[in-house]
Amino acid sequence: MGDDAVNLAAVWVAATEELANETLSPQQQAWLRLTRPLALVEDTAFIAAPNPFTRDAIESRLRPAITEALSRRLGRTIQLAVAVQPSDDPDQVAGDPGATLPPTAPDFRAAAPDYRGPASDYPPAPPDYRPDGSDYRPEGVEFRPEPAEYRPESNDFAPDRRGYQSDGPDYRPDAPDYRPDAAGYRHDGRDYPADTRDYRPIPGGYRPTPGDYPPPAQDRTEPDDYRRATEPDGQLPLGIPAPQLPGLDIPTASRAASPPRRTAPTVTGPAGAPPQRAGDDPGAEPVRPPAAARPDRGHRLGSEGTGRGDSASPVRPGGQLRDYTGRGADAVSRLNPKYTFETFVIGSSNRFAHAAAIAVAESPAKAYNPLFVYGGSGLGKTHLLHAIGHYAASLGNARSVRYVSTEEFTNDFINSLRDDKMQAFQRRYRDADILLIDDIQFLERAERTQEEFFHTFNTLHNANKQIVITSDRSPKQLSTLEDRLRTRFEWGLLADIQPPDLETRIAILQKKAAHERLYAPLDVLEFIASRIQNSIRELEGALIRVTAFASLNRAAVDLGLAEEVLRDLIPDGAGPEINSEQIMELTCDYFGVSIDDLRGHSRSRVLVNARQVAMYLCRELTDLSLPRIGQAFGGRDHTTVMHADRKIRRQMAERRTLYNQIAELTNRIKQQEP
Ligand SMILES: Nc1ncnc2c1ncn2[C@@H]1O[C@H](COP(=O)(O)OP(=O)(O)OP(=O)(O)O)[C@@H](O)[C@H]1O
Repeated sequence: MGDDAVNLAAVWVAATEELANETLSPQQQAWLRLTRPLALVEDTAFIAAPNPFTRDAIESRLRPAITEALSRRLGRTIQLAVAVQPSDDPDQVAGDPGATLPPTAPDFRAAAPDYRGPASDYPPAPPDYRPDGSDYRPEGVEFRPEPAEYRPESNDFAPDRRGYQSDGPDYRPDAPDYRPDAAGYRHDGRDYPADTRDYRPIPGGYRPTPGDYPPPAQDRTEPDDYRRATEPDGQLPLGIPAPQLPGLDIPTASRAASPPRRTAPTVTGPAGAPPQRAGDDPGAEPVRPPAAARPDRGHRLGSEGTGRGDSASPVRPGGQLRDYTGRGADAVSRLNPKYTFETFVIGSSNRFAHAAAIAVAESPAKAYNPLFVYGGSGLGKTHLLHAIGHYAASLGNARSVRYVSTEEFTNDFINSLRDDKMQAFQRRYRDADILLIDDIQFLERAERTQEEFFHTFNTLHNANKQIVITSDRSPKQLSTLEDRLRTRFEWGLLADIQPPDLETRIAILQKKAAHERLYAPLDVLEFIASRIQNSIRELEGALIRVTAFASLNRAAVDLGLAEEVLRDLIPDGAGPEINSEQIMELTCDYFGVSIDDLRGHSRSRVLVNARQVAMYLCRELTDLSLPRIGQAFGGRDHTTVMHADRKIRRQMAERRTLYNQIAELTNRIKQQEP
């Protein structure tokens, strides 16, 4: 042990004691107790966690507190890398659960289908769980257990359908196309070369260890280009050389590090789509859900509703609905086809929530029920919700998946009461195998709807149906919600999403650019990502503005241009909060129209343009949901707002005047005095 390691051991004890006394919850303390310090290399402290679950918990919840405490004690900024190293102490994973599991952790053991005896006191693996290959694959020996075989001695029980993820070839016991030989994999009719052995044709995407680039398929994803570009020859992303630490798998450890982490986030790629998803076949016929699966006609929001984030684009004949034929997906009708696990970029800020979401889609009502995902606006909660629906449906795990925003639920309830159609209402929500309900914070203001939701929740839960809820706050902070609801929300698993770190923001921009076919070089993406930190929606908006400006001026997208476009943008979070009234007032002022006109129904060109611009700005600059923006504009339907938002985004790259109007208005709005 070098000086630094000795140093770390002493500092670690002091720092963790201090944390335990001051700030940590019992659950967090328990997680901390499961870790041990390994070494200090330059400014990075390496610690070991006994399993990926603990690693993820440390990374997503405890990192800032730990790095702060260590930095304070060592007098310089310390980063943290968490490696998974199963402990030699059997009790750590298989012994007294009280001593090893976080005391307040949700009781996985009772609920998990994979619970088998004492050693599985170990929580069922989130889907990312990859026991260290050395545990159970002795060199050169191919270990091929029966599907889901449980081997108590190795602690690497992997309950998910994918079987084991080792550092070697991906063992997938139930995959017929597994070929553990040098010829690589055959999957979905395609051959993947041996050197892509880490390729996992599942939503977890690629493993960012060096050399695990995706197969040379046509759908290789951009974020891997990023990794390639920034990770030459042992360089970790952003050009920082990897430290060498004897006995520690640096790629693994560094992969676990997070901000200001030097690793590229794990990035899902289109090639990592769930197997056999017919929707990926361009020739596949889009499926129109049977009428019974569609909401009744006449419900204002229920008919083709959505919450936020374009979250449930209506199904249109010939639309992009994925084909889940024969996979029990007749009711995925309201899911946005763009919001899947493949298009979701994973970083430490959302890894925990992502893992929980996959677990829920793979084992509805068995892993965590309810799953409660919370976090700030524009951080991907709606995206995850839809992704659960798609993935569960593609696996055939749910006959019916119902996505609904809380506002739609409320409106649907009110309309059903008024029209005396409560039975149909109850059937709609209580017959779902998976109910995905977005933005539950809006239930706070609606007492009767709370009551109705309470019964819906109970019915579903009692019938072993999965419920997934999102909110901008944790259940505890939903202070005006009835206690009985809040406590129910805490029955399952709480997973928060934090603002993404820089690397994740860059990867998201890359994915978005690739998806929308927008060209922007890496330095431009890095620049945009460094300017906008708190909302992915705003991040995407900035990319669209930069590329639109370049297209209008027939100029190349480069750093100078990006700086010019974003010059006047105040970094997000720095300015005063913006609301819809301010946007509407300033827009009226700019176009010389009145607020009544803006809210009214005139279809004159000037008014339609002003209205759509104002709606777009509300969408981009505030946290308001589509229905709420619709309300601000004289009670318009959320689909009108969605249409305006899309239209302005599209036309900005084609109409210079429009681009200028938006740029000018944004400046005025952002620079307004509070
Ligand atoms: N990790 C991610 N990877 C790729 N895209 C993401 C990610 N997180 C968010 N996005 C994108 O950012 C946008 C906003 O996300 P989303 O609507 O899911 O946020 P939200 O948390 O539900 O926000 P709100 O609370 O305002 O409804 C969407 O276009 C979504 O696809």
